[in-house]
Amino acid sequence: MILVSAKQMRLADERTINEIGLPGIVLMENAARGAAKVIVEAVGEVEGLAVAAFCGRGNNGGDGLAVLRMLAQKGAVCTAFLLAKAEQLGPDAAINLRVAEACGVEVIELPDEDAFDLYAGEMAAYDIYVDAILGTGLSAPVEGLYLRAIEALNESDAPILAIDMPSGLSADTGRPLGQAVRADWTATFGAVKRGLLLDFENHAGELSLVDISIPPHVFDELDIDCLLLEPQTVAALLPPRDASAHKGDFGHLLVVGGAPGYSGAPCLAAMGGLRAGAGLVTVALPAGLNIVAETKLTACMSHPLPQTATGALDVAALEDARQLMASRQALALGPGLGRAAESAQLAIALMNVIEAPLVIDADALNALAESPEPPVWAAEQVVLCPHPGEAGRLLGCQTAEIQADRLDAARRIAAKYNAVCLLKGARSVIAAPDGLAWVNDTGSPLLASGGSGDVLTGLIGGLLAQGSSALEAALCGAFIHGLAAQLAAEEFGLRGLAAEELADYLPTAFATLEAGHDHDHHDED
Ligand SMILES: NC(=O)C1=CN([C@@H]2O[C@H](COP(=O)(O)OP(=O)(O)OC[C@H]3O[C@@H](n4cnc5c(N)ncnc54)[C@H](O)[C@@H]3O)[C@@H](O)[C@H]2O)[C@H](O)CC1
Ligand SMILES: [K+]
Repeated sequence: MILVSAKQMRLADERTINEIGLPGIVLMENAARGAAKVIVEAVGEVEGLAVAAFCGRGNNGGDGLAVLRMLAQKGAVCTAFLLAKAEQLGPDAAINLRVAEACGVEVIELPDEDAFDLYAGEMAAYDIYVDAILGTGLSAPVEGLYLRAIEALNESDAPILAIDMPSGLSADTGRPLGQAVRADWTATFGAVKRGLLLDFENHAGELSLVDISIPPHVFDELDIDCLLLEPQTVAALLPPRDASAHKGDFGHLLVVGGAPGYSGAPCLAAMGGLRAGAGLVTVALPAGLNIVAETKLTACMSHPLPQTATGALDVAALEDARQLMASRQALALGPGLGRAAESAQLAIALMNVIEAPLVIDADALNALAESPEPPVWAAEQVVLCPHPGEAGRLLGCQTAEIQADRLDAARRIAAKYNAVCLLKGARSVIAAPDGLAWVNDTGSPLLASGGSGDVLTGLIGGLLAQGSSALEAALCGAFIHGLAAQLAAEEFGLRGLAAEELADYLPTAFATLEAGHDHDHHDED
């Protein structure tokens, strides 16, 4: 499914109206009908319910007026708080103002904060609110009257339907500009705005896409560069599992990492690789920790590497690691690597000599960020898996800047390092060096625990070992990792899952996805 920017949506609206000739008022009527349906389906009977809309002065407000009129026709008692003077409204909204009033909607003009304050006391008395203040026209942090209305909505206990966008939420970044409405439902029109998926704080609530009769070819003509990662896409990218295969067919992953106190991370990555279906996995870590890996792991092999006096990986391990890679198909570099200078040197040296696909994570990413010259990699060879803090170091900016526009951050990292970037966090973003990006909406708060990132790194490494490209491995890894957490949450609830248990859910996640896809496949027959 495509995810559009505000600009792309406006372009689609304009082309539909001006080139195809479908009047804006028709689009607005379709939008309102779809939005009203969301409320009726959510609450059932609206007869007698008190419904209030906060309406801005643009077309978003026009939508809200039309929604109220439709609910009034179903017996709801509707009040529109118009945050403007009637004469300020554009033509389509003005039509819906007149029609709403003619159909029994009470319209109260609140053009400024003083007028708003006069009604503030009465605004808590409604059963349902419609947020029609701002949509894709949002262009600056909300303040003044609009901010007061957004605050009033967020202070109310009644459910809120957001029209097109939760007001105050950027359609492009999914971040609030000042403050944003926290809605129970959002009815978005024509196409899903990317901000609705990038919004890792989920202001939108339950999201519905409403068809407003924009012809599909209008969207085809947009330069779409952002997609929602969907099951059928991932299922089609999974490495094949031929029944007659033997372990050598599924590749051999090498994990290089570990440092005193961080022996778990490379072992978790190894389990992730194994659970991803790699035929063989070897963990190479400081010699002093080898016995730990031997003890923790059964099906994975381990290999002791030269270490420094403090027990961290030494740059002298380069030759061993290169020899190990001669008979392995992918490298997972960085889990538990630690911050020793020698280990960072080793990581950079490996990045410069390895020709096999590799996934880079954790302190190997920090080493990369500090390296003066980014290594030169083949296209489609490398996956970087930064969390927002590591992403900030890779771009030389604060974490807050990363989180302010996660799509842009992932794209900038992918372009700077000529690698696929999987920016972790709720609603992870996968960006390719050419700028094409996906938003992944599988996952669970369970993932916010130490080690789940190591499992993801191993999962991606395991897919690379089976022949997936960097982009395929990042897309499948992100989706399956989140799906595994969702499956675990069905048993665990939302806290307390240990990362090693997450790895155990990976095969079920693969099976669930493949079963779902096979089902779809039969549907297609
Ligand atoms: N024909 C169409 O384009 C359709 C649009 N639909 C709905 O219309 C909105 C987009 O409407 P638009 O008038 O362009 O903008 P908004 O209503 O979102 O915003 C109104 C107005 O507010 C000003 N503004 C921007 N930021 C701020 C701010 N921080 N504080 C105060 N005022 C602000 C700005 O000038 C805007 O123009 C779209 O979301 C849909 O809901 C129809 O649904 C379909 C057809
Ligand atoms: K809105």
